[in-house]
Amino acid sequence: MDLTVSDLSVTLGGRKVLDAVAARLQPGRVTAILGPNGSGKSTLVKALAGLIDLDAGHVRIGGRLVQRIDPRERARTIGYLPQDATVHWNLAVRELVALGRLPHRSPFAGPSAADESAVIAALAATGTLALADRAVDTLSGGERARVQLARVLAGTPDWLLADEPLASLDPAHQLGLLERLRGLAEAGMGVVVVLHDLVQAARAADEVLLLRDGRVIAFAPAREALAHQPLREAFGVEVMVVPDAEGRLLPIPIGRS
Ligand SMILES: Nc1ncnc2c1ncn2[C@@H]1O[C@H](COP(=O)(O)OP(=O)(O)OP(=O)(O)O)[C@@H](O)[C@H]1O
Repeated sequence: MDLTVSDLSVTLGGRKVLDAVAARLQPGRVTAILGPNGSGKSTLVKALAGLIDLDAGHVRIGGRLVQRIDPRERARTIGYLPQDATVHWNLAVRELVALGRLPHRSPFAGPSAADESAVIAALAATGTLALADRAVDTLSGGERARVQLARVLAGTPDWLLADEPLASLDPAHQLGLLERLRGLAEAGMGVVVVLHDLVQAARAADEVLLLRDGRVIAFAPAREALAHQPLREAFGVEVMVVPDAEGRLLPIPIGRS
């Protein structure tokens, strides 16, 4: 089921934050959204998740308008990991992750064996099994971020929309998470991830959508979108492009344009 955006415009606080955005995102791929601060990345992800009102345009998943899909079904289809997801209750990690199964459970029914195993799989996939019995408010920022991702993955969504999931992770966990996102995409999930780091995007993404001032500067395979001209246009930076051992081209910012 493709996730398609057509002619999407969003106004917030009287200002046009997204302007005629169009893209066709495919399952089984990692799509990275990049752009300067305030360029509309989080707003686009919220629009993809059907969480905000649109001025114009459409977001469709498998041809159906996202905002018209029943919320429980939508929650099974789209896993949304917000930026800085805070937890307002002092739950055990296992309980928090189990909340990700709610869209699959019938009202008043306890967790099924499938629910239990999805929770364990999500904890394992995010390297948080050892934290399962800890209280969420005793975790470090990076641990909490991985547990929040586990909550979303426990819901086994068709699409994962993750807004800056690397922000509070150390380099080893960043690389681990990027590998995991690639693994999820290879298993068929559609993965959309907001990133800031150009090198990480070049390593992890199949396609890159570059935003500036709410407009799409480029939506193309990573190698094309993360090239000199689009990056100059989006960020106003010059990059040095360095090939890695696997032949990917890594853009390293070296100065302002
Ligand atoms: N509820 C709101 N009311 C008014 N303006 C808003 C609201 N939410 C976002 N904005 C503005 O919309 C613009 C885009 O915000 P958005 O959070 O989508 O940017 P972003 O690209 O994710 O930024 P960052 O890289 O800093 O996280 C910003 O200028 C922001 O100030």
